[in-house]
Amino acid sequence: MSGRLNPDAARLREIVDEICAAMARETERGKVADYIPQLAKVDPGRFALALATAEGEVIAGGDADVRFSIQSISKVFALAVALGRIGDQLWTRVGREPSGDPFNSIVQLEHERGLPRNPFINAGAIAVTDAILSRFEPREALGQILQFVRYIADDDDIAIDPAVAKSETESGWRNAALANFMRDFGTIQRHPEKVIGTYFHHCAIAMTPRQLARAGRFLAFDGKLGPEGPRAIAPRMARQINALMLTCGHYDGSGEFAFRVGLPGKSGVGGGILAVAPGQAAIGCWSPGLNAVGNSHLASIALEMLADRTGWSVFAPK
Ligand SMILES: NC(=O)CC[C@H](N)C(=O)O
Repeated sequence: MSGRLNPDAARLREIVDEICAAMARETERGKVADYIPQLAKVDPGRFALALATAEGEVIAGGDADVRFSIQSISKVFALAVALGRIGDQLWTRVGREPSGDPFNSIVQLEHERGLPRNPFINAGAIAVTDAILSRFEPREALGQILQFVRYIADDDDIAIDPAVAKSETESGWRNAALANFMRDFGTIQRHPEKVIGTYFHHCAIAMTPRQLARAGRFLAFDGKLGPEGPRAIAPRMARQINALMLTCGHYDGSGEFAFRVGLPGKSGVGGGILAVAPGQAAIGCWSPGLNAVGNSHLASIALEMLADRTGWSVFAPK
């Protein structure tokens, strides 16, 4: 499809309704994450799609006002906060290459002497969290991340779900292993327990797909909250984050997502995906059932349909 379809708001409304109706009919919905017990309780029948457009509107369908656990999508917000506070020095602790491995893999870390491949796998996000903790105590660091998310979504009604944070604290042994491993190599400098405690809490941020779409605007509009909106981060930083989302945002499914959808995206095991159509819209999509590599099964299909029907792609001419 051409990149010049330029759908207006009425056409976007039709597209969102069509996708929501198609997803409601799907019987194969993937498998809800159960390694964090609190996430296993979520209804796999949920689906939502929300677009925060250049005109400042949100066009949404399905369960767009139901809160869900953003999990790894918080890695994007933690990275933005870390880059803002620490700048390019952050890259001494974490790389920028796709991993080709599962999100919680430990093998690569040993080969590469404790330096995680990128900020969007667990080890990388734990290293980013430790970097933020070099400037702030855990409570303050979480306050910084939450304040940033509330600002970019322009909504103070976004919070950490304490039950999800507790559930992961009681079951996150593999993340504890990653943190201990990196502490041994010196990639992280604070006590591993403190670092993963902070990491689990930012993963437990709960928000609605509508709020998520609004929170993604700073990536769709070159660091601003809309084409003429207030600035959240420098343009260069927004472009760098988008590049990492395209190459690393879906773990070992990143190549497939770039091939099928053609937009930067970041998934989480809560079933959410934040996708970015530069200059056009930020997209929040949610369905809790996951595919084999831990990305939302239906949200991936829905985003492929959206890209097909809108012509949105970072590879298409504007
Ligand atoms: N892929 C994810 O969303 C993983 C996040 C989750 N908190 C974990 O560390 O396992």
